[in-house]
This record gives sequence, structure tokens and C-alpha cells, in this order.
Amino acid sequence: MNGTRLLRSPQGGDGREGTCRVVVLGVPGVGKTALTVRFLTKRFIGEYCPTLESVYRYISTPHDDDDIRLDILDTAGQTATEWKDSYALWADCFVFVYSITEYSSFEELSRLRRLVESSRHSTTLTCALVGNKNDLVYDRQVTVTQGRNLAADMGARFYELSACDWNQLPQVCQLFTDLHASWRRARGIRDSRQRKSSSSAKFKQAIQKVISGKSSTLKRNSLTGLPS
Ligand SMILES: Nc1nc2c(ncn2[C@@H]2O[C@H](COP(=O)(O)OP(=O)(O)OP(=O)(O)O)[C@@H](O)[C@H]2O)c(=O)[nH]1
Repeated sequence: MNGTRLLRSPQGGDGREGTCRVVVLGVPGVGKTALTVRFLTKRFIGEYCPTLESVYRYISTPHDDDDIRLDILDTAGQTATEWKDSYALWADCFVFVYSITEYSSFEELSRLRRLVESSRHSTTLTCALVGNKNDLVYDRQVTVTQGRNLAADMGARFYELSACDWNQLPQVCQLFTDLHASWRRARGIRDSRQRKSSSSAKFKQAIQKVISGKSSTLKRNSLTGLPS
């Protein structure tokens, strides 16, 4: 895999600086591995082999326009009853995947999303919603509008695509690069907020020092009885 290597476990994210952690979630068989592998290797996996759990590292090449580093956790397909808190706590960003041919896989995402939010104690997620398998449009059970509405509700970008269709490789790549850009933006905002609040705390401390300095001067003056 060019620019990619398989890490042993979610804890294997050594050299984390500048690396965005992405977790791919959805029920079994929706195409989480197919999407991830398509992005990483440009190949499509036709056979179905249930995933245990794998983390892949992606580093863009020096010829690419942007420097992108991702650790992508391809999870074992989960239902709400098999939820692992560690997925939500490990990740910076989330890809929620359903199959357009399976309505229940779409429904399950609302529950998964609530689990992520409750594990992270936050309703603000950097995430994407993916309706996969749109090459099987004749078996469609989830409409584009339903997908768009759920994405709007989640505050997620929406993609309907096919990991199987070679012509849609650019959309698959776009999904991961967009997510990385959103993560970078969100991190930039957070960092600048932290910088602002720390400089305003420093300013407050400086004011406090001036005030306390003045009041001790006033106290001395009242003790000596001299005018301040
Ligand atoms: N037609 C079609 N088949 C797809 C597509 N994406 C995945 N598949 C097939 O769907 C099956 C399941 O794909 P996987 O990628 O293994 O699904 P998964 O969500 O990783 O499954 P788990 O590892 O069990 O969670 C495989 O047979 C894939 O070839 C797609 O876009 N179109």
C-alpha cells in the first residue's frame, strides 16, 4: 500500500502530531472495509470477509497538494448493543456508513451517533455520512433526501457513492480529504480559542497585580497617616 501501513491496534498511533484519527462506523456488511481499502490502495475488495478491527496509517506523498496524515480505524461492524466507548474516545473524526440497499443500516446510524455523543459528552462531532453501494440503485431502500436530511441533522457532510464503482474513486478520496480539512479547521478554531482565553487570563492577572499593588500602597499610606 503506497503511503499506507497497517498499525497493530488503535493504541498504535505513535507519532500522533499532525495526524487525524478517523473511525469508520456502521453495521456489518455496509462496505466500511471496501471504502477504506479503496481510498488507501485504489482497489476494490469483492469478497466479504468480516473485519475484526484494523488501523491503517495514510500519509500523502510529497507530490500531493496537501500534507495529509490519517490513522483510519476500520471497525468490526457494530450494532448499538456491541458499542465500544474506546472508538469514540480514540477518534477525532467519524465516518458513518450505511448501505442505500438496507434501510435498517441507515436507521442504526442514529443510534450509533447518540452512543458516540454520549461517550464523548459532546454533540459536536466532525463527521461525514456515507450512503454506500449506489451502484445498486435498483435495490435502493434509502432515498437521497433521507440521507441528506440525516446529514443535516448530524451536522455532517453527505456523500452517496459506491466503493465498487471505479469511476467514483475521486468521490471516495474526496470524502477523506474533506474530513481531514474539517478536522484541521476545527482544531484551528479550538487552538485560537485556547490562545485567546489564555491571553485574556494573563491580562486579568496583570490587572489584578496592578490593583493589588495599588491597594497595598493605599494601606501603607493610611498606616503612616500620610496622604496617598
Ligand atoms: N455492489 C457493491 N458492493 C459493495 C460495495 N461496497 C462493499 N460491497 C460489498 O459488500 C460486502 C461487505 O463489504 P465490507 O467492506 O466487507 O463491509 P464492512 O462494513 O466492512 O463489513 P464488516 O467488516 O462485517 O463490518 C462485500 O462483499 C463487498 O464487496 C459497493 O459499493 N457496491
